[in-house]
Amino acid sequence: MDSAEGGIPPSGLPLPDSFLGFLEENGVDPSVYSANCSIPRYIRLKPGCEPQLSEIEDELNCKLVNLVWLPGFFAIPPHVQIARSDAYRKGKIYGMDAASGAAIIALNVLQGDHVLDLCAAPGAKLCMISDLLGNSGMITGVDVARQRLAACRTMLQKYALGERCRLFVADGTSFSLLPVSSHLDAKSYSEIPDIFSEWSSKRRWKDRKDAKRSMRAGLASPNELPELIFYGRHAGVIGLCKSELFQARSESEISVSGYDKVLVDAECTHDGSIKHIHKFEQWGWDTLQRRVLNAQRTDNLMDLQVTFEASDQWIQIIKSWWLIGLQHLQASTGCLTVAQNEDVVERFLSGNPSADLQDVDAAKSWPCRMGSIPKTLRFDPSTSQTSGLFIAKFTKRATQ
Ligand SMILES: C[S@@+](CC[C@H](N)C(=O)[O-])C[C@H]1O[C@@H](n2cnc3c(N)ncnc32)[C@H](O)[C@@H]1O
Repeated sequence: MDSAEGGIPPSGLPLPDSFLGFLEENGVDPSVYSANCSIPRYIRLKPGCEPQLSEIEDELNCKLVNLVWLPGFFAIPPHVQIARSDAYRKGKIYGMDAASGAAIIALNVLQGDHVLDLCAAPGAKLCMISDLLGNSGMITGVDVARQRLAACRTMLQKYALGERCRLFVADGTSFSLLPVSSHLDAKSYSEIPDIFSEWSSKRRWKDRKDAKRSMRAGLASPNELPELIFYGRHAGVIGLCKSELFQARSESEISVSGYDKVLVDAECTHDGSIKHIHKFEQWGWDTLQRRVLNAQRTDNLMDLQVTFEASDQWIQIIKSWWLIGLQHLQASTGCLTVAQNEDVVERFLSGNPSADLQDVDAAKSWPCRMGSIPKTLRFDPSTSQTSGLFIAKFTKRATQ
């Protein structure tokens, strides 16, 4: 383990000077890093599993403390591991931070909505949206990283939530496919080439070859056609031919058949996650320097440039919403810096005069505060007892 060369914030956790400097430059109070030990782990109960609560408590050997401000969420002690439990393996509980759950409630998903999740993997929020939609509406998940999106597909299947979902490996900055609906009988299309029949993990030879080629790339590029890696029976895909699914749409079509809600859970430095930052105690502070503070850092998984470039990605992704979303967009990041949050919001609003920020009504009872721009929300770990999160909800003003 490397020793930190820097100051000691109230947590007693030594943080390197470089990180303290980064926090100061970005207007983040280092005392937020003092909350780690007391921040609980959160789980969400799969709707319908409420009667099994005490059975799950027995298995995890701890009390599930109901979060009064967030229905369906429970706090458990931070040391409790859920991954090997039966309840987790059988899809009765999800590990999900309460602030992330709040971000989905803020989206205000309504029955029948067509929702687009532009940074979907690994998929905790997408699963929650699917649970909220139930047997109505549709959800389209997009992510630039193929392997992460494949993990999201596995998660959807584990929790039996894929029926109304499509997953595309694509760059969210250029994704422009609209929701589709077909009400066709899967069976009658199973023998017809080039028409989507029921999704199967068994691929035709040509599709396998194409997939192999894309696997090598790992990340989608903005100029590539989106790659459909999963669709459920009621996701509107069955019975369509490829050209229909990937068809470009006119502006007038978009204005009536765009997505009702769009979520952008943008890539960022993850400095809002106290647990994440504390891991660098073991990994070494020089790793933090390389992976969080260095603007040129590349994620070992995705080779994706983040830090300040992340803000540019985010703003490009919000612009996609402007093209294909109907009215509501909600953006969130798991970082606390002004550069990656309020500054991006300001840049977007100044370039799009008919965009407005919207109040999140449910937030009145949440343990969060307003960001430096009115109507934006910040979950500070030390006061909310959650991972750090920033939320901004935009709406398009109707044109006269
Ligand atoms: C914070 S994670 C999303 C977490 C996810 N919403 C969940 O609840 O599990 C950010 C995701 O954005 C994806 N991403 C980054 N840049 C992207 C882009 N240009 N287009 C689409 N996805 C992108 C990353 O691959 C990563 O999976």
